[in-house]
Amino acid sequence: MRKDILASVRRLVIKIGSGVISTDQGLDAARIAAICEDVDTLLRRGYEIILVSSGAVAAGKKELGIDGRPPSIPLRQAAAAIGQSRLMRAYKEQLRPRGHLVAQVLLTRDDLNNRRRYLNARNTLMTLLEHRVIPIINENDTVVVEELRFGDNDNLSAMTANLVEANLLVILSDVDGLYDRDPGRHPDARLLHEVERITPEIEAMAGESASKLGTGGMVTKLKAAQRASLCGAATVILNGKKTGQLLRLFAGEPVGTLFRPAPGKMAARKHWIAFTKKPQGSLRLDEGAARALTAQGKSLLPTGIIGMEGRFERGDAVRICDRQGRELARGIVNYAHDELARIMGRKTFDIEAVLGYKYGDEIVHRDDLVLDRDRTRAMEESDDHS
Ligand SMILES: Nc1ncnc2c1ncn2[C@@H]1O[C@H](COP(=O)(O)OP(=O)(O)O)[C@@H](O)[C@H]1O
Ligand SMILES: N[C@@H](CCC(=O)OP(=O)(O)O)C(=O)O
Repeated sequence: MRKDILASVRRLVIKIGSGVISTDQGLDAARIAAICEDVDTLLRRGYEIILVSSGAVAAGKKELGIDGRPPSIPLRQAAAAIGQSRLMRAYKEQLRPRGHLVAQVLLTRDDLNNRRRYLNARNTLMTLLEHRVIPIINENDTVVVEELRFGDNDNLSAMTANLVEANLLVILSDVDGLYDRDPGRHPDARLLHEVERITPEIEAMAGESASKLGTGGMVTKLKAAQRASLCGAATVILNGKKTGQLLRLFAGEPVGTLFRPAPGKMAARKHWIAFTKKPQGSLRLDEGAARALTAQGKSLLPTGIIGMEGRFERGDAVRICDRQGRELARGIVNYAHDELARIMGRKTFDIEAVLGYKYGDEIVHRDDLVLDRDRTRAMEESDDHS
């Protein structure tokens, strides 16, 4: 199975954690060199590679006299501003002599929230790949406001895998993979080689980060693997501190933990609605409308809407809930909150009479709707970032 999955990979996203490529003293040039050597080998074999690299904060914080994690957001942003150019230079110094160009791509959650900017980012990445340039992505830490952060690069790497429709997400961390318990605290913890599905039992194994540099620990890596799996990509967590792991993976050796892709791949646009776009409000439905959506695959019409919250605009994402407030789906609304306030509960033929115009009969078209059962339980719990 592992061999079959790897044999079908053409395009992969490699996420590199801060703990892998930095020490307390800043960037670890030797480690970056070792990873770039493997990346070079894979590129020569014809793979397309997108890097998502952390390490800007770790690379810049020493200049500000910071030991451990930056104590405030402005200091973290300042450290990232100093460190990001160093991070890029470190990759360039390794990859340029091997004949590869690199390109810096800094993203915020807001960039991917907006469908036009999302598609624009996608076009840029695709153009870079066509020209055999290696995109190196990081969160734009310097400008991003707290509410609009991806939060961690594990999450960003999963969104990138969806953005470029990669077949594989490799997460390089400072551990050999997912253990049945946090190996930092339990020396007898056992490594899992393959995970078919991320069940609550698997989630219970993941702990937070123990390091001064990492964000999220295994918890965010499992969420990333879950998200990647829904867009048809496998995920492998590998130890990036050990030399040659990427090549050993592609040689079919049982390194790291492999998470299989989900059988029913979600279309990239639906994945974006479900996980990338941030909901701006919520709608509450009566039982008939809830059934029409969840059991009959219908679009949402104004008649079954009994309540709403939030100041959403036409084109924003909303949570769609039942009478009790349980989330049933997410979708893109065709009407703004003030328009919907006037037409909810009414028949579709009333829309034009009330508003004087109409954009369509549907408040949310079924093509713009993702049912919650298609997201997983784990996803529902990961809404800290969505
Ligand atoms: N079940 C587990 N298996 C492996 N690592 C775990 C587990 N639970 C918690 N961890 C911690 O997660 C850390 C990796 O995450 P993190 O420090 O955020 O790294 P990165 O910088 O690569 O994102 C490990 O070093 C380990 O301390
Ligand atoms: N954008 C930040 C990295 C944030 C992050 O997710 O770090 P990590 O858990 O090490 O992948 C930086 O470049 O320092």
